[in-house]
Amino acid sequence: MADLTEDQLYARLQELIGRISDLDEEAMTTIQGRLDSLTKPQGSLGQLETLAKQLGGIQRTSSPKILKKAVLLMAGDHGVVEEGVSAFPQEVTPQMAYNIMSGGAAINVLTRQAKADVFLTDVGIAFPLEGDIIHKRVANGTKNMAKGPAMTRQEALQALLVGAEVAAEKIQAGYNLFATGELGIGNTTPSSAIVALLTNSSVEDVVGRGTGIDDAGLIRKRSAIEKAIEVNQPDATDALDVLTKVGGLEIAAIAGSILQAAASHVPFVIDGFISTAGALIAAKLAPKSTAYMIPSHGSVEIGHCKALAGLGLDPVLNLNMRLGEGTGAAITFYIVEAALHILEEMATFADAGVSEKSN
Ligand SMILES: Cc1cc2ncn([C@H]3O[C@H](COP(=O)(O)O)[C@@H](O)[C@H]3O)c2cc1C
Ligand SMILES: O=C(O)c1cccnc1
Repeated sequence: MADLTEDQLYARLQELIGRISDLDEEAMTTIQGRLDSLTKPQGSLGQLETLAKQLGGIQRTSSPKILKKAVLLMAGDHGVVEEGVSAFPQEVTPQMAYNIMSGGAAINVLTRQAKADVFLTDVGIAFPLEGDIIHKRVANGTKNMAKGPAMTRQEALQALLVGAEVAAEKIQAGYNLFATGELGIGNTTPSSAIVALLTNSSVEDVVGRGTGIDDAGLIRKRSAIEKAIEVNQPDATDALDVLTKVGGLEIAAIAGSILQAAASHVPFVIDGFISTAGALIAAKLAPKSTAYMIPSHGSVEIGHCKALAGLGLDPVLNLNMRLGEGTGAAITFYIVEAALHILEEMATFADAGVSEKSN
């Protein structure tokens, strides 16, 4: 991919977007009929019913199945950390990457429990790592967006296509339910910029404390984002421009992986704040891709509700989480599977001899 020109990369992205179709209405109508015949008041299983229908619409069948599940965890570093926007130093990105490789991070625990896999991809950690990590490095992290564009348009396109490539490889290997995941010290800062621009919100309304910065840090973080917007003048109507100027490599890869999954009729559970910023990029590039997104939890990070609202997603869990890595999405795998068990295993009124609603 490194040998492709910007125009060729852009053409690949457009070709991918062109392959995303609407959900299968017929499958969803059949599933609605089945849900309404089950021994419960109509609609009483709420979002479980919505999910069952969505999965059928995505897989284009009235009996959707989950075969293998994975968190596609994208990692990258951020030049904007030099503005003092995170409570932790940049070396935590590679340190946590090694922790994930050896199975000790929160996401490892939660995916083991959910019987899912984690695939960690280096999209642009500040320096190369060794070990069980998918090597797809686009750059040694982004540049400081408070001083100029975070990356070039070429790099943004490459990172989008890295995400698409990883998703395509895993779909080929039989995975048919994904969750987003991310790692990158400083990445709530570009995410806040993306959410502010793409949801037309004020910077103040979407900037939170990330890993736990203090009041002075919060002021620095807001100011870095305001400077980045002032210096780069991103065009809020052009998601690729926003991504290039104030985004992140792992955020781009998240967006690209969602686009590939949507083109292949595979659903994607969306994790917390950073992941939702990536999903917003995907949604702006390809509005049809939102139908393939499954919300997970509401993050404590204050901008998350604006980001979710921008996608029209309603979170299914509220656990006061604010970690990222894909942790909230991995827990949501249970809910997705629960929805399919309901659809498959519940008795109908007729089967069970239960009287239907009388008026
Ligand atoms: C030990 C540790 C593990 C993490 N796992 C995810 N994050 C999360 O926090 C970071 C974003 O927050 P900020 O923008 O404030 O730096 C990202 O790495 C994100 O994945 C972590 C952060 C830390 C410190
Ligand atoms: O909501 C998230 O994903 C999040 C919030 C703070 C820090 N890292 C991740």
